[in-house]
Amino acid sequence: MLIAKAIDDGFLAGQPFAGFAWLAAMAGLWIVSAFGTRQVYPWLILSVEPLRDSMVRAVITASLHRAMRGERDVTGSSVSQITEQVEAVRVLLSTMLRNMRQVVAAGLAALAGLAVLSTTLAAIVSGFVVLAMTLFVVVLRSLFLRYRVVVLRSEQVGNVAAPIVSGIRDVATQAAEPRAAADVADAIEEQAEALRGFARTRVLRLLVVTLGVHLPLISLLALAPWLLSSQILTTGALAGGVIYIAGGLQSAVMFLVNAGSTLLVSLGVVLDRLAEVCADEPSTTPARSSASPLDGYNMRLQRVTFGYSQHARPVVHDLSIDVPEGTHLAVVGPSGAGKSTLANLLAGLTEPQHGQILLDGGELGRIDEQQLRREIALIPQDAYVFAGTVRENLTYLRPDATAEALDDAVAAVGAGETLARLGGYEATIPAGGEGLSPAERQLIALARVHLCPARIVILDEATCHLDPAAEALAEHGFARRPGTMIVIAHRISSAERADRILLFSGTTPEVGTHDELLARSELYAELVGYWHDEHQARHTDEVEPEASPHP
Ligand SMILES: Nc1ncnc2c1ncn2[C@@H]1O[C@H](COP(=O)(O)OP(=O)(O)OP(=O)(O)O)[C@@H](O)[C@H]1O
Repeated sequence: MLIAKAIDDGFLAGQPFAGFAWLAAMAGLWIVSAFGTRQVYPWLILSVEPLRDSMVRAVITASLHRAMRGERDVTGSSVSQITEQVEAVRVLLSTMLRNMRQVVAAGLAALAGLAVLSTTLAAIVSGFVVLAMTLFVVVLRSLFLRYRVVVLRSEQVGNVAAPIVSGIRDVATQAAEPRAAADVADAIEEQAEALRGFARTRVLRLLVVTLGVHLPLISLLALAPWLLSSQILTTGALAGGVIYIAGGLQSAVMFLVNAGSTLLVSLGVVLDRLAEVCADEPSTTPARSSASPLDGYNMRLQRVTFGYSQHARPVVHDLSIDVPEGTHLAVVGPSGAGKSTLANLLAGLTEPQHGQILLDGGELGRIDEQQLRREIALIPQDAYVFAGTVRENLTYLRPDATAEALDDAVAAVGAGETLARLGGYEATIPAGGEGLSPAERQLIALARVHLCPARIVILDEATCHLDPAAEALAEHGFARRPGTMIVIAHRISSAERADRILLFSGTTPEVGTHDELLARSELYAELVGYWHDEHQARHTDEVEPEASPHP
């Protein structure tokens, strides 16, 4: 409008100073607009950054809850991909907020300016814009669906590739690279197909631009001789109209269409995906009671049944067993029998579907969560070592441990050499325990739990990376520690060291000493026979057989 004024009332009217004055007014408005834009940044930081932090927190919390429930699709790679998507949301949102206001304002100003120049012109152009926006909404919906498939397929690529990367040695020793590569290639091809589908649909955005910008502009130019001759528009108004359409309106429509088909669609899909991931099933567990000290640590399983879904065959079926305080119990059974599942149930990480697990006469599920974690410690096969000093790692569960208690715990599990190699208690362990062997990680985790106040310790193949002598040393260290020890046995020697053995095959559990079970259980004799055969076979390597054979 200011340009039209500059031309009509200024330069064409022979008043160049008035023309320049209108142009100066326009420059003034730009300066005001630049100042407004500057004010937007602090506001952006204040709104977008906390949003990102809360989304990352929500994703990690929901993933941890799902992992604790034993859901299999929660892998490190899937969680990291989803947190990357949060990062994408942050970038997308700030880009949208930064540009949206400016461009939408420019578009609306263009339409308002056109209306001031000529209502007929504004009505025609608005008609085209409305048609273009209607088409755009339809295109957006289809883009959203296609991009959702792209995101799911890329998560799938990560899920397929991650186990291959972590098991790369196994892949290499079996010369299975072509097979592993084919698995990833299939996932990548599916992702590529999804991307092609998305790209095909994105082409439709050109139609929207043509309808919203090019057609009004062409119409205006084609009708220009008639509009001027019939004095519907002046020359200045025509120039202003062209500038409004080719400038403000075009940039607004192009931004909406381009940003919408990328930023808006990504934002919608990513938020939708985050909502799915963060949708945590409401807990069916009754509220845990407040912490009250336990008098004793006798455990009792009463007709416990658990399966990974309501319809799947239960992994633990109608299991009843007493584990009195101070017991050293070994759990043995064929691979896949459900020993780790049982360990999770005993640690209160998983709730039984039927039956009860009692600790000190009260239901495990009703004990305050924090208290439960203090009373029962479980060390899984894959020990977790976090970034920090060795001391911080060891005293994590007992920050007030004395120097003497710390030394005792390290000596008890045989972690002295590892401690020396790492450079003592103040040595730093990098994130993810990089540079530590699996056995060293296990020793750190064992010493940490040995030091902690828990009265019930569950070792779920927690010594599987140690050699038999180191394993025996660690288990003896735990046996001397007051309290109950439950060992999911990795080697037959672990079972032989226990007071009692639970032979666990899901449906027909039996309890006894090594000799008792050997005498009365065919399955146990078979397992022991298998372990001994294995032992003979590996004798030359001086490696003991493992206690989870595939029968
Ligand atoms: N998160 C899960 N979702 C579904 N099924 C599972 C899950 N975890 C384990 N299972 C299944 O439950 C059964 C018991 O598994 P579990 O790991 O408890 O056995 P295990 O005796 O510890 O085996 P292993 O000795 O090989 O470690 C197996 O059939 C396994 O496939």
